[in-house]
Amino acid sequence: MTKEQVIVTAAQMRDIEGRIFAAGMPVAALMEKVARLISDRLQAMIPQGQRVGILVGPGHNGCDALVVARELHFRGDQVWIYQPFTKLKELTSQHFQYAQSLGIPCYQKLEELPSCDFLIDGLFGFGLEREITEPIASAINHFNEWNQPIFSIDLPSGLHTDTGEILGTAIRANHTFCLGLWKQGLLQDQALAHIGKAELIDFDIPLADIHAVLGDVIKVKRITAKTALATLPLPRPPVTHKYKEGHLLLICGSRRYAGGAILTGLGARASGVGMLSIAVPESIKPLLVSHLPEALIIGCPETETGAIAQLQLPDNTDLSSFSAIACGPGLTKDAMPIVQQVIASPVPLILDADALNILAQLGTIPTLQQRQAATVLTPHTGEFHRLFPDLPYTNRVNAVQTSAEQTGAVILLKGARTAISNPQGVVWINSESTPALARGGSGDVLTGLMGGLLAQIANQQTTIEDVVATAAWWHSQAGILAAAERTELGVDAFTLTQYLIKVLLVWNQP
Ligand SMILES: NC(=O)C1=CN([C@@H]2O[C@H](COP(=O)(O)OP(=O)(O)OC[C@H]3O[C@@H](n4cnc5c(N)ncnc54)[C@H](O)[C@@H]3O)[C@@H](O)[C@H]2O)[C@H](O)CC1
Ligand SMILES: [K+]
Repeated sequence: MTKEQVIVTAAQMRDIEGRIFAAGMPVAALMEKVARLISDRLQAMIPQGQRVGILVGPGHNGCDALVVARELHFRGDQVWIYQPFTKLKELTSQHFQYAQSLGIPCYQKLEELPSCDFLIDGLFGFGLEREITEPIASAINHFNEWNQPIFSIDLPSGLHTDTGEILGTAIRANHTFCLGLWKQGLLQDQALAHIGKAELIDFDIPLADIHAVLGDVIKVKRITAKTALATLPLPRPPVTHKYKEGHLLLICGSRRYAGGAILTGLGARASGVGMLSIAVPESIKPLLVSHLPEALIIGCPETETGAIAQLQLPDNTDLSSFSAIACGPGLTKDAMPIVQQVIASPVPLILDADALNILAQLGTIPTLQQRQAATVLTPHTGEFHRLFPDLPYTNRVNAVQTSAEQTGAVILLKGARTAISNPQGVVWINSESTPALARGGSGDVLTGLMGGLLAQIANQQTTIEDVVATAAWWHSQAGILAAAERTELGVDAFTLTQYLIKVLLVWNQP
């Protein structure tokens, strides 16, 4: 476990901090250390001699900002301070007094503020406990309208540390220096528009203190390149054969949605899976053969509407002969019997798209209770609400945890920051992605990719949730790479499939 992986709530951060202080670290010394690290980063990013406005709050977030103000002042920047509060915490008050003694201009009223080139936001950190009210709310809105870049200390002031909710109003930062450990709120979709580029400032929190507060099993963690790459089935053993590298059955497509089946197949192809079988309605079989010549395309009898009516597997094959099944993209809701059939099979199973809508109709929790093997559900927000209509959703991390605990499935809740939970409530968050992936067909690619990985890894020690997290990371990295080369508008789902292997080449370089 690395500190980059850990995600904490405000209460957990406070407990960790409390242990450090109880062990003898003076509060003021830690403050100096943290703020010096922030100053060093700022000095690397802001040219010397700039006009810098520092927004100072009543607590230790404000204290961090005051130390930064002092450091920037001494290196020759033109610093001013906005501090509109009447009551400050003691250490904050001392630093404020010292800043004044240095002749740094300090203002209480918005109207008096001079212009500046950069703003540093130290109004509130993880101590924000209620909605921001006037006059601070108006001040924040005002700063958001300035065109100067804003650097937020710990988190943009106004964001709830755990849920990422906006408490009244919140700073819209261009850059956020998250202190010590990643705060959960910074990895929630609703906060993203306020965070800008986020960076962790490591100030040497001892691992022992992290474990003492969070336990041996870290319950909420970030997916990192290192953990994702470690789960890939690379390198292959020197002696192997195609069936040893997994046999994936995809069940997807309809006359109406043939493209979804192709994209799912291309996602699976990129996974390197040993054998790929794709069950589709008979009428689209030739199309699939032409796009995926290496796959075994199984043409199935179809309904009048062009959905798969019945799975017709080749002789001597039944569902249990596959290493994994992925079912759903492009199926339409007319394929209910097929979904029931795969749910009854003893094979690791991914359900996506229409299979999720069908599962919701069947009744999510009682239906999944029949499952003997592992199940993965990959809903987006709309599908999640249909599957779990009674679950509160303000905190996506809690929502995904509860859904996994209730169903015994691994749940991947799609979003700008996709969250994955296993049935024990351990959550992985994919912390890097791109809005370029918000496009039809992108989810189909993920399902195929994940299915192919699951099939290859099904018999190994790796857990299902590690495979799901790895697929999510790989998929979004392909989006990031494609967007870097082709812009965020250039990442259609087919193009995305072409970038999957490139991700491995980029990350495997020495
Ligand atoms: N994590 C660490 O180990 C370190 C954290 N540091 C910094 O300290 C802040 C947290 O400091 P704290 O004093 O606990 O809280 P805040 O600065 O966020 O502010 C709390 C302050 O504000 C009052 N308050 C709360 N809500 C409101 C509101 N809506 N309106 C007005 N006032 C409000 C509250 O009563 C308190 O007085 C952390 O984020 C880091 O930036 C240090 O760097 C040391 C290491
Ligand atoms: K802040």
